[in-house]
Amino acid sequence: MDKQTHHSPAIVLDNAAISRGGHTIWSHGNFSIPTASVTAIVGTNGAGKTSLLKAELGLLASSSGSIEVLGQPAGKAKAKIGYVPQSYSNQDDVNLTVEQSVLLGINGNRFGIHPTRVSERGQARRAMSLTGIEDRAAARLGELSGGLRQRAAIAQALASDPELLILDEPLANLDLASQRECVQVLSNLNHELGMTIQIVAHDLNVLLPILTGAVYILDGRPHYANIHDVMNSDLLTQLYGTPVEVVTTPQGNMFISPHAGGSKPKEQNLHTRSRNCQQ
Ligand SMILES: Nc1ncnc2c1ncn2[C@@H]1O[C@H](COP(=O)(O)OP(=O)(O)OP(=O)(O)O)[C@@H](O)[C@H]1O
Repeated sequence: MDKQTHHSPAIVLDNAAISRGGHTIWSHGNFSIPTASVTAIVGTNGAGKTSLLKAELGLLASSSGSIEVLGQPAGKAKAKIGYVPQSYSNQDDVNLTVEQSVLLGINGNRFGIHPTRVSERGQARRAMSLTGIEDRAAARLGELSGGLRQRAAIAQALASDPELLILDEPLANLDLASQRECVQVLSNLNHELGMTIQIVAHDLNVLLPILTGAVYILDGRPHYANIHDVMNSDLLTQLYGTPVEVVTTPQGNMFISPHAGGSKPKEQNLHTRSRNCQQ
C-alpha cells in the first residue's frame, strides 16, 4: 500500500482560512502535522474545530490559502481517511449488527443490494479485532453500551484501512473506564500501525498519555504545537477562558486542573509565544 513515509507531514496548512455563512471562522492557518502523530484539536465552542476536520475531508473548501492532506489537496485523499463523526447515535442503525455496521464503512457507498465479498468480511473482522469488539460481531448496536458503540463506530471508520483517523469528540458522554478503553484502542493503532490520529476534545486529561501535539484555535487562528508546549498554564487559561493549572505528579504525569485560587485569567499576548511554537 502507498503509505506516507514518516518524513512527509500528514497535514499542511498554508495560510488557510475557513468561512461559513459569509463569516470568517478562522484564518492564517500555517502549520504542518507530522505523520504518525496523535493530535488533539482544542478550542472553545464554535471556534471552528469541526470546520477544520470538514476542511481536511474536503467537505468544506478553504476560503483562502490551501490545506494538504496525505500529500494531496484536501478532498483528494478522502479514501485514505477514516472519520468518526460527533455523537455517533444514529437511531436508524440500532437494529444493525456490529458486523453489518462495520461493513458499511467498506461498501456503504455502493448503491443497491449486493452480496458481501469474502475479502470485505475479512476487512471488517480485522477492524473489529483492532477495536477489541470481534466477539460482539453479531450483537445489535442498540444492545451495546456507549463505550462499545463508540468502538464499533471506530471499527467502521477503520474498515477501509485508512492512514489518517479523524475523530470528533469521541470521548464525550463516555464513563471514565470506556474513555480509557477507547484511548487504549487509539494508542494501539498509533503504535502498532503508525496511524496518524486527530481528535477533537474538550478534556485533554484522559488523552494526554497518547498525545504528541495539539492544534489549538485561539483568537480566530489555528496553531499547532507539540504537546509539551501546549501544557502551559497561561496558554490553557487563555484557551479555555477560565483559570487552569498544569500539574505534574512526582511520577512525571501531567494533567490539567482547575486553578486552585480561581483568579482571573492573566491577560497577555500569547500570539507572540504561539508563533514560536509553530512547526
Ligand atoms: N452550516 C453552517 N453555516 C454557517 N455557519 C456555521 C455552519 N456550521 C457551523 N457554523 C458556524 O461556524 C462556527 C464554527 O463551527 P464548528 O462546528 O466548526 O465549531 P466547533 O469548534 O467544532 O464547535 P463545538 O465545540 O461547539 O462543536 C460556529 O460559529 C458555527 O455557528
